[in-house]
Amino acid sequence: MVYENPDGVRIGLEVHVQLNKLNTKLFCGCSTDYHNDEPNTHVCPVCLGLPGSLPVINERAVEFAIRIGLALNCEIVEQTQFHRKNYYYPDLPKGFQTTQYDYPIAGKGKVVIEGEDGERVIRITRAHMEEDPGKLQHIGTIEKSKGTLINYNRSGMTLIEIVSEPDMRSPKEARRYLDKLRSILDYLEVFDGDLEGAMRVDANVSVYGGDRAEVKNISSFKGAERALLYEIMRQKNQVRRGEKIVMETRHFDEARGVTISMRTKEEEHDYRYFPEPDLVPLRVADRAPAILKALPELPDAKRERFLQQYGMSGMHARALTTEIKVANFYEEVAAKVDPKDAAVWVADILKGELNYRDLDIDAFAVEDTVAVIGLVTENKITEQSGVEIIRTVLDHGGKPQDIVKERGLLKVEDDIVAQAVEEAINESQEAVADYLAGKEKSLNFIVGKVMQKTKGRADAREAREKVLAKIKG
Ligand SMILES: Nc1ncnc2c1ncn2[C@@H]1O[C@H](COP(=O)(O)OP(=O)(O)OP(=O)(O)O)[C@@H](O)[C@H]1O
Ligand SMILES: [Mg+2]
Ligand SMILES: [Mg+2]
Repeated sequence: MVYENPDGVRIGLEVHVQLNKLNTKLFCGCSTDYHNDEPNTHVCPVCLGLPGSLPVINERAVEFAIRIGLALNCEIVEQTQFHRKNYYYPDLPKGFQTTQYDYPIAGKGKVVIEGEDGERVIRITRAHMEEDPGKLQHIGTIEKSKGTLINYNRSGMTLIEIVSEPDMRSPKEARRYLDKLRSILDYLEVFDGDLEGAMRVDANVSVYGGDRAEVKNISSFKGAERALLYEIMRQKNQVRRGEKIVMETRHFDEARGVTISMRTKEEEHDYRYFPEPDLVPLRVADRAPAILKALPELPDAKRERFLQQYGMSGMHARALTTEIKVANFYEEVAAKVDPKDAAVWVADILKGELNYRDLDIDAFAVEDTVAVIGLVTENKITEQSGVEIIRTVLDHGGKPQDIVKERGLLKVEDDIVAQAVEEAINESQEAVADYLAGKEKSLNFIVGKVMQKTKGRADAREAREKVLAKIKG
């Protein structure tokens, strides 16, 4: 099935990733650990942009940027250079943002997503480094604010802006792309995506080959998807009314779920870009090979390996490799029990219970997972009891073994023997026929099977009686 894209939707995303795992900001020594602190307590003359202060590049930030570029299959530029992007806005008291322009650290690359009709390549235009501005806090809503507060703790944090080509054809594909980026970035350990403002999206969208509108600064993936849905509908209605779509910058009102025009789109020449005279160009391509060698196994590669190594389904492989934490958890479990059982229990059951409670994988222990799977596969408890144990641990704590005792979940011995008898008879139709035809010895074969299945826990005479009763039944 080919996706037709009837409205000619094109979506290109600019994703700002804040490298909050670095210890210090991009051009100064201020700590990045400001998220729980008072406003304007992590600042210095450099990140406040006071006259006379001079930036010094954070070497680790450059390394992280190269790591991200390589993970997105980008070419790393020979020599990178910072530029000044000039504009006036109170979140940036210097009057310009130190960013990159024609020599971004990472050039063309690609990311593969699960598109509307199968795998789809989304081209990356570039990934560049820049400083985060301060954060404005509007009192009330942005259009009707009585006043605005500014917090410069964020100012000067390292951002990587990842720009895609307009290769996505629906809000769903945009969402998949964002999820994929998040997954890759988590694998790289360059940021903590759960911290506020760790990933912010500017969503560009056009229909029927018209001009694009850009919805700026969306703080959640869900928000991006909703903003795009709204924006596509708005643009289609506008075209239907015979109006032209103008290139403009819009704001997404999360509460109302609508986009609002802010200004017509500024153009490149408005910014008066020029090379940052306070920072020398950096040779970076030389550093790429060593960083490439040290890259971790990334989601696509891990998914492929899970498929091969553990013989699981494609769906399980995807579910188990999206989050690096889940992948590691799975492999620890799979080392101790049958990997196929582990895939079913972790991907289908445990993840379902965790999602339902909005918890992540840290909320459950590897050893408890191993214990539950063991109890079920050794036929000591039913699958339903296994699920019940997981739910109990998540909701009230405790250990699987104790819960089994407290709730009397162990299958009664009788049930186990009865089940073994049933199975043994089903698997030995020939022996049953022989016995009924008068070959008494065939009974031993069936009873032997029962003993084998119950690992000797059944009483042989009792087993014999049960088999007989069933056959003659
Ligand atoms: N016709 C189009 N429809 C949808 N998206 C488009 C279209 N043309 C370009 N885009 C997307 O718009 C984005 C442009 O981002 P880029 O950072 O290059 O420039 P910008 O938005 O002008 O600059 P700024 O960083 O100041 O916002 C890219 O993601 C690109 O794919
Ligand atoms: Mg941009
Ligand atoms: Mg933009």
